[in-house]
Amino acid sequence: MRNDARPLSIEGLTVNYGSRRVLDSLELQIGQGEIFGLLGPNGAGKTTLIRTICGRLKPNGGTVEVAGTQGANRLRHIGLAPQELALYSHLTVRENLEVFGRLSGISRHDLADRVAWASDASQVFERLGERVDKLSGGWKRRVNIAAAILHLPALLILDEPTAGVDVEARNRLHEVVVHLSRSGMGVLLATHDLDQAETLCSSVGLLQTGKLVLQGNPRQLIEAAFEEQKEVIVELRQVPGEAHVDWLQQAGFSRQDGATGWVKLGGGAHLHLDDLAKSLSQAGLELKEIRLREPGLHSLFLRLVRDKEPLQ
Ligand SMILES: Nc1ncnc2c1ncn2[C@@H]1O[C@H](COP(=O)(O)OP(=O)(O)OP(=O)(O)O)[C@@H](O)[C@H]1O
Repeated sequence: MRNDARPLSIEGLTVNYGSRRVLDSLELQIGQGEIFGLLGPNGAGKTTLIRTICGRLKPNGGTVEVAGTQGANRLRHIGLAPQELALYSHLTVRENLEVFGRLSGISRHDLADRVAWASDASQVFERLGERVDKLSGGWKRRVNIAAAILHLPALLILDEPTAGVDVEARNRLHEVVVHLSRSGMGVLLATHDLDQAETLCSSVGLLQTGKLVLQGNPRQLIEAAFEEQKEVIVELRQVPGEAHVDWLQQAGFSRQDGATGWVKLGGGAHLHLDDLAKSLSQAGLELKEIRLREPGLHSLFLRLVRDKEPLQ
């Protein structure tokens, strides 16, 4: 591996399933220390892309280069933490890491040091002696990452690393990912969690019709799309009936999380929340809260995939 080589460089990648094209001349570069958020609705091709990078699918065209190497050689520079936990549940954390370390070719001489380093970097050091099946989901996910980085990969691939974990565990995972990226590792993070992508990723790309559209720094993409505009967030006291849903949609609102949360892109400084609150009340809608919020990735991608399956 060249020291200055990019962790990931993909050019013209095309993958078909039979006659169906899932990835279409896709381009993607991930630099050292970069955390790239791979986004896309269900079925967009995220797993297909990860499987192709990891050599499990042969592309129909294009090249995948990891840390300056192609073909089977590239695989030793990749660390994969799959969505389905790949751990031996009846073994301790240390035993798991030792098994994975040996499988990835680390010598007996180096193994103890690597296990210490990976468990420290993944914040699982204090649980090295515990059986994996005794750990909560968040801890297991971090052990999964520790197992993926033992061989010091240039590229770490995380597939939905925070699926099903609580806020505290999610925050610790974020700390781990940032820490690893600061050591120079490139990170490819496949996620449905757009808030996570916005806070954690230095760049993101939305996989749509086989290509990565809207690639760039999340903050810059949002600013370019919305400029000064804000979002109006409305929280209702009750779940609205059909007539009220029609009213809200006519007024430009779309559903947010849950049945009582609604959101709409508002004008800039001219927007008067009091007037809007009055109209909602006149329409018979009881307000719990109305406020302005900066638009986020959610708003941006909603525009693009509005008619398709939602991202969250
Ligand atoms: N082995 C396969 N043979 C044929 N079609 C497949 C195969 N695997 C996936 N597909 C199809 O290819 C498309 C992309 O699937 P993929 O699993 O890569 O999407 P994804 O973005 O990972 O979705 P999700 O977010 O649900 O995991 C889907 O339409 C899927 O049905």
